[in-house]
Amino acid sequence: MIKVLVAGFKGRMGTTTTNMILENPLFELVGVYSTSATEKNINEIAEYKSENVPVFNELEKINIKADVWIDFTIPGAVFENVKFAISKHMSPVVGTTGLTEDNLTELKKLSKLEKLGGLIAPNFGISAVLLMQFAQQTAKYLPDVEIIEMHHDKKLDAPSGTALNTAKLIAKVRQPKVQGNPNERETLPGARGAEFEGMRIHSVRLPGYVAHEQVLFGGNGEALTIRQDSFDRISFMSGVAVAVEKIGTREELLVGLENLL
Ligand SMILES: NC(=O)C1=CN([C@@H]2O[C@H](COP(=O)(O)OP(=O)(O)OC[C@H]3O[C@@H](n4cnc5c(N)ncnc54)[C@H](OP(=O)(O)O)[C@@H]3O)[C@@H](O)[C@H]2O)C=CC1
Ligand SMILES: O=C(O)C1=N[C@H](C(=O)O)C[C@H](O)C1
Repeated sequence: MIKVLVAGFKGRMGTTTTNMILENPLFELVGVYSTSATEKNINEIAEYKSENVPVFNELEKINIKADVWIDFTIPGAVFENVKFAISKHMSPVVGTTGLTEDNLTELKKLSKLEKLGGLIAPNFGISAVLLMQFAQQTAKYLPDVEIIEMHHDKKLDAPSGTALNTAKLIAKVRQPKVQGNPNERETLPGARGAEFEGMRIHSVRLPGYVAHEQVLFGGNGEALTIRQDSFDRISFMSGVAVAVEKIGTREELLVGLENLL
């Protein structure tokens, strides 16, 4: 069985992930972590009263060994968490957004030194992985593109990690270009959205939404819109399960679930 620790276990993704790990016969939940947790064992929480899993609320106090560290915490904590996991030879499987390019470079270096597999996935949903691939392919032929991402109103970061990754993948296959009228002027600041290498990214936050993205391409007299929707956080779980299962066979830190599919 693959031993798993879930960081951020009380959050929206952490709860869904904890339940998935407990239900999957290939996995064993050996620890959970949340800085705000007051319990010592997960069985103090009504829904887990038949389980026996230690709860940690400080990194330095984590004294168990897991094969895999799953991270669904917050942008401000993920870098330190993943460094800690790698230093303890636990393979990171990370969904938390907010890691910078410099963070990724350092984490890749540390993983290489440890000869440890790991995965950072901007999105674990197969529909989002496919959307990013289709968008990259489309941008070769239709380089004028705008991205609209739509999320629940509790989300901390904007734009979403998925939107940023979509823009990065598109930027790899097209020349940077200014879109829209070169003389355009925002009469209300922010009206044209955030800018990444000439692409505009718009972030919508609304209650009732989970995670959604549209990539809009415009050409001469034609347009193509690619859209994906995660209506439920269960949509991310098969991707997380694949990552937990396969990451032990790797010896480097990968970015993007497509590397394991
Ligand atoms: N890659 C993917 O497919 C997906 C990625 N995400 C990303 O995952 C992250 C989590 O999202 P979501 O579950 O909605 O967020 P939540 O705010 O619901 O959960 C975050 C959890 O992390 C806990 N936490 C805060 N600081 C720390 C810390 N230093 N160490 C451990 N735990 C900590 C919080 O506890 P408390 O609030 O008590 O401080 C909270 O329970 C976000 O970055 C989001 O963008 C989300 C969905 C899919
Ligand atoms: O915060 C979320 O909910 C999500 N975060 C990730 C992101 O920022 O792209 C993945 C997914 O969009 C859900």
